[in-house]
Amino acid sequence: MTQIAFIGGGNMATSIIGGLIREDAVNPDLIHVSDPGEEQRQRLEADFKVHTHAENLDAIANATVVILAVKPQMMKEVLAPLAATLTARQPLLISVAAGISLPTLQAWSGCKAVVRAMPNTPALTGTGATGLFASDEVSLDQRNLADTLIGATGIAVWVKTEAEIDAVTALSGSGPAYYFLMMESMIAAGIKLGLSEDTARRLTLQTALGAGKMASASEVAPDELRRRVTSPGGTTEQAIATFEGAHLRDIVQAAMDAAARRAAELSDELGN
Ligand SMILES: NC(=O)c1ccc[n+]([C@@H]2O[C@H](COP(=O)([O-])OP(=O)(O)OC[C@H]3O[C@@H](n4cnc5c(N)ncnc54)[C@H](O)[C@@H]3O)[C@@H](O)[C@H]2O)c1
Ligand code: PRO
Repeated sequence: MTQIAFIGGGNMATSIIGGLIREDAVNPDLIHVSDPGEEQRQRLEADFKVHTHAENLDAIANATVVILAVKPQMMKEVLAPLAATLTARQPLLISVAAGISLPTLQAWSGCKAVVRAMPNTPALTGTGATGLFASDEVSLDQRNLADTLIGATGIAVWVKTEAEIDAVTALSGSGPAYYFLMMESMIAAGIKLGLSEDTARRLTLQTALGAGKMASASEVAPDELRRRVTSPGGTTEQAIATFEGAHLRDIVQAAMDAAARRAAELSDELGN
């Protein structure tokens, strides 16, 4: 039986735990979460019936998989008191932290088998998208275990180089926030056009859901799906021309470049 420890029980850990339990992928009795926040621990226990601990060492005591879900800036100080135990027990270590490299994680933890995972919060609903990269020391069984665990929260995609994890971070790690910003903007614009807030919100969210589901289910690429909405001389054409005129594609590229750059900066700032 694989016991899983989460170090840090915040937003991302909650999303993964929620996804694992929702999909019946792991018995909650096998999940141990440590977090200094009492409120956080009570919420996790109430929502998911997992074991919680104030002390990180208590969470990892019998774990074969340890998932690091603290802020990158906390990672070094979180791992220091755990390193002796981790070095002795050699669990599979999975870090979801942006920007902390595999060699740094290995040096700070003493673990050889380390997977970097870059998930996203829709994991909570089983619709997560995660990029994965493993150290050479990760065995095939451990790789399959990481794949099965993370795959239960949505899709899991192995990338070929560690550098690609920064690109994944900029794309799908941060990506839900881009769509939420678009939703916020559409709700606000709908209200300005005369809709009630409730109507603008409900129509916006259902449109986002519908577009996402349709694009996922379709054999047809998003550009063609867009064209099918855009009648010549019609309304959508005006909106799309406005987006293109404001160089939306360049804005998206610049935004994702900035996110990827920040991931690399974090690695430089924190990785020693
Ligand atoms: N939120 C996202 O969308 C997202 C997506 C991908 C990756 N990540 C990564 O996940 C990690 C966590 O991000 P988050 O958004 O969940 O942050 P968060 O602040 O919601 O969660 C971090 C948790 O760590 C806890 N914590 C603080 N000190 C601790 C300690 N000494 N020991 C154990 N736990 C401690 C905090 O109480 C908090 O609950 C980050 O490294 C981030 O890069 C986040
Ligand atoms: N949230 C984390 C951040 O903003 C990592 C990807 C999503 O740094």
